[in-house]
Amino acid sequence: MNTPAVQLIDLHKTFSTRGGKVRAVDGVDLVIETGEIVAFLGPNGAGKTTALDMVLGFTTPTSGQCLVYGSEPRKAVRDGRVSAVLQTGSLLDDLSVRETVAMVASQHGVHLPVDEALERAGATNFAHRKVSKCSGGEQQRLRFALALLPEPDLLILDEPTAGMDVNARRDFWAAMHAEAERGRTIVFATHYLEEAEQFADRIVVITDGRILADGTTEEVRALGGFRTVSVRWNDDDGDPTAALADIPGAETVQVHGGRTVFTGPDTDAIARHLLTRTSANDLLIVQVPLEEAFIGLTHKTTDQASTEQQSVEGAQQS
Ligand SMILES: Nc1ncnc2c1ncn2[C@@H]1O[C@H](COP(=O)(O)OP(=O)(O)OP(=O)(O)O)[C@@H](O)[C@H]1O
Repeated sequence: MNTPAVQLIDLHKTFSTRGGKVRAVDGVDLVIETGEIVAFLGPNGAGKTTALDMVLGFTTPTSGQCLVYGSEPRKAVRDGRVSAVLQTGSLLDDLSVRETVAMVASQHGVHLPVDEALERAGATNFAHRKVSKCSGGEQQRLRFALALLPEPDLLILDEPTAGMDVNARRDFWAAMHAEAERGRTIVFATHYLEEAEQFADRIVVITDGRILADGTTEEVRALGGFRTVSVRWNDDDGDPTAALADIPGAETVQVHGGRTVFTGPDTDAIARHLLTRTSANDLLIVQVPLEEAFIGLTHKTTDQASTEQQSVEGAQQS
């Protein structure tokens, strides 16, 4: 059997911050086979970038293993087997797009011809433009051209279309489709369910550093989303937040509209506990569609996304 493109084995990454430890990646097991197109879908802070950073060898796992084509990620990067289009990454403002690609190409032993990389990334039209004059979307295409230079087997894309308008987004994915048809393995992180559905063969839903769902786009959609247990809580049972720790299978609690809503991986266990051990009543198990669960993240308008990107870029420049 072929060696998988990516193998994550009980992968953990914990950051120590002033506020305490952050488990950015919290026990991820995942195998990505050659030729797959996989979307990491999840809200802000889910751990997508941290997981991809480990695949690229930018950061090392706290525990567990990350293998790229069966070896440690930095070797795969050195061998030109993996490259990335990241959200950030400095470009030299004074160079033109073509000069940038030519300069980076000169550092690769064997590489795609510069004009071909520009063409495949859809950057030919603005190849003579200075980087400083390029829009956010054009800079992403330049990063895409740079990533294509070593003709990698695996392309990693971290929110590649952030800041692009609808047309730029569509063109970018068309160019990426062509690369997938050449047999490349593609792994991308996105906040957008539509983007994951349209482009990926497989969606890995990540929240809180863990995999919540993993399957083909149809399978993930068929999961229907997440279930919650909603009850009328009786204050005689105390504060529901304090009670959370005693409820098996429950992870979060929220109160709205006079109802108390619990979520967690085992809604049967939550319901059983609430009905037998508390005086909560009027219990409902509610199916929350995947899309709704990601509402506000997956259905942001392009304008909002582009404003966000601009403010990020503004913050970096200041
Ligand atoms: N270098 C770091 N030091 C401390 N905490 C970090 C560091 N990098 C990431 N984190 C934290 O780890 C968690 C996961 O972050 P990560 O950037 O991987 O999420 P993400 O899913 O990529 O989010 P986004 O979609 O916003 O890019 C977050 O809580 C983040 O604040």
